[in-house]
Amino acid sequence: MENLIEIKGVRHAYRTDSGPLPVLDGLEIAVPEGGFVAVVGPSGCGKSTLTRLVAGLMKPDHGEVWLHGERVKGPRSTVGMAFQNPVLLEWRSILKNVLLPLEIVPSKLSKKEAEDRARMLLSLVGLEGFEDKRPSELSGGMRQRASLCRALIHQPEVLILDEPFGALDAFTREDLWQTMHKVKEREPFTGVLITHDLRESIFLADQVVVLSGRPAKTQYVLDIPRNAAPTLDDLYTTEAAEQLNILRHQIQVAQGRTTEGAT
Ligand SMILES: Nc1ncnc2c1ncn2[C@@H]1O[C@H](COP(=O)(O)OP(=O)(O)OP(=O)(O)O)[C@@H](O)[C@H]1O
Repeated sequence: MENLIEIKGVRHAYRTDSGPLPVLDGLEIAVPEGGFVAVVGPSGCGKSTLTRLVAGLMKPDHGEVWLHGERVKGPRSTVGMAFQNPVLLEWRSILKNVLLPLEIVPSKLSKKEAEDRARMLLSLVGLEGFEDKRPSELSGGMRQRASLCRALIHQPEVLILDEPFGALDAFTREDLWQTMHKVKEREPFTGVLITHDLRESIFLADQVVVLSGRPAKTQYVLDIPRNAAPTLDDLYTTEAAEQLNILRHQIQVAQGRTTEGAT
């Protein structure tokens, strides 16, 4: 299978008043077309920096980022992004918020097709009937669903999710995990999910990449065999417990709390 995203030997340091701050140091990540990779690692190790590199919002000092066989040199319209804080525009309806990217990035869709697509996506995530509401009329989880639709409206090849469920309560978060599986089935994309939640990583991704502490390198990669239709019960199996134990241990290694089993 072709790798849609390839991050090869990426190193990067931010220039700060107190000198260079090395953030990434030898990052290697490959995501096949249709794959879904979760990136976990200690706080501040460089996970969001990695998403900015994939989206072409910044260039690495060394190394290469490739998307679909092309080297990333600037922002790409084929990348959709959703963040922890959905930042919806209060003066626009939910439908108009979802349609916003199409006003910025040219699209082949007619106005009617775009609106039909936005309505289809909103219905897919359970927001049918809320198209004309304002963001403040929706709960946090509903706003995050709308933000997901906005990220998907232009049929991105790559969907980057930077802790999108981090601010939600546990039940809403689990609901959204299930919604994500539904969305991926109907609207296939290649995904990169940044998360601090190991259960979330094994429930959503087919590969979990553990980054080391800053400056981050790829420390460990765990493949997650996928069920066709995952349910939350899958998180309570022996297999899931084993996967979580491995990841928990690797995070401890990344945090420097143990060296045992480091790769
Ligand atoms: N534009 C910038 N200029 C200088 N330093 C920055 C910049 N952006 C991020 N940093 C620093 O780089 C490091 C990595 O930041 P980044 O946001 O990529 O980490 P993260 O792993 O996503 O963090 P967290 O887990 O806390 O969300 C942090 O120490 C951060 O303070």
